[in-house]
Amino acid sequence: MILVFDVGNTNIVLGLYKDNDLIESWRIATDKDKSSDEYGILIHQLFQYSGRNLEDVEDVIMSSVVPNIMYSLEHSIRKVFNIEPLVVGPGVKTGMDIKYDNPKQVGADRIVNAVSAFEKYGGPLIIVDFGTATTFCAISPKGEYLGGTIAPGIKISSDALFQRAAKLPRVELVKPGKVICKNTVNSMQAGIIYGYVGLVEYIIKKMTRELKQQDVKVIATGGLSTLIASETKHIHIVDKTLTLDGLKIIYTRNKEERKEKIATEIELREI
Ligand SMILES: Nc1ncnc2c1ncn2[C@@H]1O[C@H](COP(=O)(O)OP(=O)(O)OP(=O)(O)O)[C@@H](O)[C@H]1O
Ligand SMILES: CC(C)(CO)[C@@H](O)C(=O)NCCC(=O)O
Ligand SMILES: [K+]
Repeated sequence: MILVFDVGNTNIVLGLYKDNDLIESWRIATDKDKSSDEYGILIHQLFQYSGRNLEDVEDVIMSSVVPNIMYSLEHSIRKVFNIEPLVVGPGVKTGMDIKYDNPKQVGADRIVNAVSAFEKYGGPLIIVDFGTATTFCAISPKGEYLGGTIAPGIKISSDALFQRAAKLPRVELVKPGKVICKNTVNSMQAGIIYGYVGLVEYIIKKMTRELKQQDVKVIATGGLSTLIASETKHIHIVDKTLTLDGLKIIYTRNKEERKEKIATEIELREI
């Protein structure tokens, strides 16, 4: 089995793959103050809680957009599994040509999503990830990463509204059904959710025009993707496991080279 980690600014999502099937997934809060032992305990507990064996994990791959958490997290993996995790970054084969001014600057989560979506659905594509930030990525028909857009996430936007205005409360993110609202909570829900639908539709339309392609597929992922996708015809597919599946795909692309490298290291150690 292969264990994958998607380290985001709000959550770390773990997925356990048996061959190509995602058989477990877990979500824990991203906490830069947790030590490697605390992460180790959490991993132990998640496996125990789902009746899984740590010994079944053959290898670990991770991608992260939170650099300062990686020291503890990688160390916890070494301790729990005695495995040096494969971390998506320079030197890892993704099979994707990154057309960014500085390819190292693109968030690893965006690349993982792009690899996954191109493999699963083919190009041309727009990927929308509703996480801490909402990212939009454009992929060409032949699978090049062309770049995209980063907008403040839905939760960040709604938090800012209640933190900055004395009479505005924290609201649940549910649709009020209309925009002529008769109370504060509904008015805020309408502004956040329908306002966000407008943001999403406008970026998708503009990105589709810039792509100059017919039949652009629009794929959404992330916790709040269903909330927005149910309100617009511009999102064609919601794929909640897009990032985890991308990590598994990238792992497979690097598997042989990795096994050779580990074998050489063991040989060298034995000399
Ligand atoms: N149903 C919901 N109601 C309110 N907030 C939610 C809901 N689902 C997710 N969120 C919040 O929305 C934000 C984005 O969540 P999501 O799970 O998509 O991304 P994430 O994995 O936490 O993001 P990242 O990858 O950046 O860490 C988070 O702050 C999350 O707590
Ligand atoms: C935009 C986020 C925060 C989304 O998780 C992440 O992809 C990131 O930190 N990206 C780096 C900047 C960039 O992608 O251009
Ligand atoms: K995410």
